[in-house]
Amino acid sequence: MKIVIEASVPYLRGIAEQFGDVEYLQSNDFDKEHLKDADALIIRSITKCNAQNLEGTSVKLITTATAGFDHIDQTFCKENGIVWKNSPGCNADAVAQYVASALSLMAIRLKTSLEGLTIGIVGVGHVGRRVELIARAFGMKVLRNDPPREEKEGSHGFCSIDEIMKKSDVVTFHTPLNRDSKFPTYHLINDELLKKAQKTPILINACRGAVADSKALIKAKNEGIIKALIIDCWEGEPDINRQLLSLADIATPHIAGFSADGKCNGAKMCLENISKFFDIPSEALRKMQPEDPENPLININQFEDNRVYRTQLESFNPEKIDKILRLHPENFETLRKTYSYPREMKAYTVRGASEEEIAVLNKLGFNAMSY
Ligand SMILES: NC(=O)c1ccc[n+]([C@@H]2O[C@H](COP(=O)([O-])OP(=O)(O)OC[C@H]3O[C@@H](n4cnc5c(N)ncnc54)[C@H](O)[C@@H]3O)[C@@H](O)[C@H]2O)c1
Ligand SMILES: O=C(O)[C@H](O)[C@H](O)COP(=O)(O)O
Repeated sequence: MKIVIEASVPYLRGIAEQFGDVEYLQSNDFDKEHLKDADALIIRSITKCNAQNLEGTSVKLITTATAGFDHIDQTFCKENGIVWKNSPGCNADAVAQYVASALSLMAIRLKTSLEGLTIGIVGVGHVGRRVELIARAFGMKVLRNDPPREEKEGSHGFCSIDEIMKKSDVVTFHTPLNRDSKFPTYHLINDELLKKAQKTPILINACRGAVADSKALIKAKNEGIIKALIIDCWEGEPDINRQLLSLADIATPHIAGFSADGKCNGAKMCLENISKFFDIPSEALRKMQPEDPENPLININQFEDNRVYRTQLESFNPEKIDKILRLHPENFETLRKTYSYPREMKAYTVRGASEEEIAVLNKLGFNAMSY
């Protein structure tokens, strides 16, 4: 059994070899020649899988270490009996951490509190649900828009995207990218939608670049319809729009899901899929664990003000990678490949917190205590 693995998917070396013969390839090398005798592929979002590289190969299973799956040609796979699997929820907590840190940073910069602000969440799946939890931890009011869920579950707890635009101080998008579903998301964020914003919101795109029309974002920011732009996902990655980059208040190279925990989960889910599909024992997976953080203790008393926000930023602060991306946007993909994955909040113990702070920090996922 031959498994071809995208070389930059971490946590697999030494483990995947217990499941079959393994070849590691760069995404660009996933071509017909290299895949002709492969049985299973472990891929990333930058590894396109379609007729161009799959036709005539022996690939039976494609498993991607990502939540998104818009890089897989689902029609081709269906027509050719190739099974594909994504890794639902693998990095949902990582994206929630990204949103929590980005909002903490904006709260400090804008000298405001998040408490009492309204956040509109568009797409309330694995990620959106986690974002809701962190927003509620900060004392924010939550509006939720998810037409596919509303259709199945009824309208209770959901609202229209227009209501979100009208009432929200923060609007954050967590939908898949698709063009031909019943509720398509390609350019969901467009001129028409942005014009409906009434509270000059902060807008976050950490789902897929093409969910937003870059030109519309640029226009809305220039016209002051949007207060701040937090952009992790860009149209046309890795060749991103430089004007949008300069207008973004927080700009990151598609790393919102890149926690060590999320990467490890994604890799594990891929091997679990291979294990189930080819009926291979999976004990080896127990060894896959993210590394402990360098310093797992955070003393909140080191901070004079904004103690909860600054604690959140200790777990992950987007400012560092933001600065590097602005200096070298041409290195977009290299920055992603060489990124050092932070641990999520659950890997940190916070000491010296007040009762009120403990309540918020524990809801954010930290292990907080007073001593
Ligand atoms: N930036 C990153 O690193 C990163 C990390 C993880 C996921 N993502 C992206 O975020 C997306 C969502 O991830 P997830 O794990 O929550 O997926 P998910 O499938 O669990 O949830 C997506 C939700 O969006 C809803 N939805 C679909 N179309 C919609 C529409 N037109 N309007 C509103 N809601 C709609 C779905 O009903 C679903 O509830 C992924 O598909 C991926 O593209 C990005
Ligand atoms: O869809 C996802 O899970 C995310 O966008 C993910 O973080 C992409 O990561 P990559 O495949 O580029 O490593």
